[in-house]
Amino acid sequence: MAGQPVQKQISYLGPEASFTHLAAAKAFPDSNLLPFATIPECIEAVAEDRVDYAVVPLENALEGSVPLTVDYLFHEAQLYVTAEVLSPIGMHLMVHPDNVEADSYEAIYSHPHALAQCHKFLFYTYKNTPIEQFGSTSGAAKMVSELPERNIAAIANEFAAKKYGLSIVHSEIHDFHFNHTRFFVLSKTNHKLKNPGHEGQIKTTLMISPPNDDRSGVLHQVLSVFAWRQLNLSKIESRPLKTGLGDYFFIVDVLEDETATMMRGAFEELAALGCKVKTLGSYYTYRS
Ligand SMILES: O=C(O)C(=O)C[C@]1(C(=O)O)C=C[C@@H](O)C=C1
Repeated sequence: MAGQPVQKQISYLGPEASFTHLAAAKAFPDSNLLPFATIPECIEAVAEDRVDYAVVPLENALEGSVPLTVDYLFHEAQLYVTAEVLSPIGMHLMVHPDNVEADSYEAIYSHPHALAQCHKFLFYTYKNTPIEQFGSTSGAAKMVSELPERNIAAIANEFAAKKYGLSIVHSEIHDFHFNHTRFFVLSKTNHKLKNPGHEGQIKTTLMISPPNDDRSGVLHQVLSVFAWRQLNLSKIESRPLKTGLGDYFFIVDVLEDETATMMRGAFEELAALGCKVKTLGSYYTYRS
């Protein structure tokens, strides 16, 4: 309609009430949120201009990186991080109301990351129950709601319990209290999403491939590039380059804007060392 602002389209790992959906709703309260079945499909949707932004999980405080997201961003896509959303994560075991009295289940379903975050609980409380991986926590909850005749359970968040009419039988079952997940808001263009009043610390994510000449001390040299410029790193992690055993790239989060003079100097020095650098851009954090 003439004069109406065009609503942004946002892809997220669905169905509704996944943790990624909650993160997307936090960053885009007034946009059109579109569920996709997998993380690569969310990323492809933004790469192919079918949506404006994709919201994808990147890293969990208990389980570490989500390899699918990291590897897809390095190997497959040329996208930028425009914001990150940091969300507290609470895991609950839920069943169909018909099965609320059962004290054992045919199987427990959830996303692999969610299952891993509840490993101790599952080991001690449901040792003999089959544990089955599912595409997302909310997908598992939805399936449980659709199959009351099967005595199965899901691990998901309380919004999923409400959305799919399930009863929570064990709450807060993640193994460690401090459970948070970082989500990236991806776009095809390199810009920062404005987050008025909550901008806080700027961060830049880089993916660095060292020269492949097996030179000794190369990681030390890479780290020195940042150290002597007093560029603070909040994360460094290696992932396989997929070119051979022992070949890695490094994901580095730097607490500085990529346009800062010191950062530009760092890029030049990394190039002089023979490193390839892929920048994912600079961004601020939303907290939910
Ligand atoms: O399954 C979901 O609800 C998701 O949004 C995925 C995901 C993940 O990939 O880590 C997101 C946050 C939680 O850490 C568990 C699962």
